[in-house]
Amino acid sequence: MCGQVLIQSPAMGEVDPAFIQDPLHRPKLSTIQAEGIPIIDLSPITNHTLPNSSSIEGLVKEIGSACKEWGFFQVINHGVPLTLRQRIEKASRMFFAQSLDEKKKVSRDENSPSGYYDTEHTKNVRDWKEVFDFLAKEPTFIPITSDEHDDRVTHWTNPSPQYPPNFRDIIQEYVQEMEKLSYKLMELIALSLGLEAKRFEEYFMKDQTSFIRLNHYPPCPYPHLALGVGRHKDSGALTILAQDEVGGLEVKRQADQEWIRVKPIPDAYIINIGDIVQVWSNDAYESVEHRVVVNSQKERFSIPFFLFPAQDTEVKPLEELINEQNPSKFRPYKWGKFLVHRLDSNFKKQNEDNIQIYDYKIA
Ligand SMILES: O=C(O)CCC(=O)C(=O)O
Ligand SMILES: [Fe+2]
Repeated sequence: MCGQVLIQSPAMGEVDPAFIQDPLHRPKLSTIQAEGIPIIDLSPITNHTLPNSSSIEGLVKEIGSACKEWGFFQVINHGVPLTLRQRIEKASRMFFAQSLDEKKKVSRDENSPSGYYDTEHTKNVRDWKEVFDFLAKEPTFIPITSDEHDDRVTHWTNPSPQYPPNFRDIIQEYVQEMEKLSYKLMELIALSLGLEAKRFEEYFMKDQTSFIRLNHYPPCPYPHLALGVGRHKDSGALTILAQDEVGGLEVKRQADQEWIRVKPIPDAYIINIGDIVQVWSNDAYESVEHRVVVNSQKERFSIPFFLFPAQDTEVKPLEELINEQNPSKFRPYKWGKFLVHRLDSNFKKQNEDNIQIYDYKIA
């Protein structure tokens, strides 16, 4: 991937055009550090056996405003053990430090899309990164095709990397913590929308399609032209992201459409709501565009966990949140079909845009 590019073009200037962003989307390398993205202390729900209701109420309000104003926030005192985070971060560094041949032994393919790959394109421009994806549930049930009339379901499984030792165990342990945290956050989001705390449980409890991604962004000789991940919105319900101390994640500020850098805070998690929560909330909350800027000096690592519902979930605005004054803004869509459709286009660079929730928007 990026390594190959360096070998192919040791003289800067001869750059692989697949990585080059349209001038409109190239990053400014002098950045605005965000004061704005809220930092939310989750201790009212993590440190007490019997949470007191006024502190929960305050927390719910904070979450609600963060979802409305930013679509992004950071959480501290979240209850995920720091030692576990350190273990997965170390394992990720060890995995990516291997040769390309070793990493390719656990490459993803069209039948099992988890594993290693280095050719993701976001909006048809190649990302300057390599990733290792791992499903939260094994097996994960998924439609065979994106065809609406095809009811056949298949399943995906995870690869078994031999190195580093215990890689799978560490990832699985970490995924359990991510699931726990995401359920707590979904409860707070439900309460903030005036719903029952457990309103979203049914979409994840019996089955889900969530996965974790280990990201490695190598140093890039032309950070003003390429991006680690091009601008995009996350398509699931919620993302929980661990970023290292290097920084590079930028969020589109709703107020003025400026790109704002998200400041690395040790041991904090960055949370963003995805397209599904936008649809469930009938646009009360918006899934916000973000991207990753790379730099010429330092490599960067990050670990997002994508909370995705069961494949048979029909995604549509919740009954409780629509009425005559506020009618449904989206037509229903089947999550599994949407996911497979996305994946089909993921395997090839296409000239048209990916499927989006806007394709289901009621004008
Ligand atoms: O690496 C990051 O900071 C964010 C990555 C991201 O947005 C994604 O993988 O969807
Ligand atoms: Fe993302």
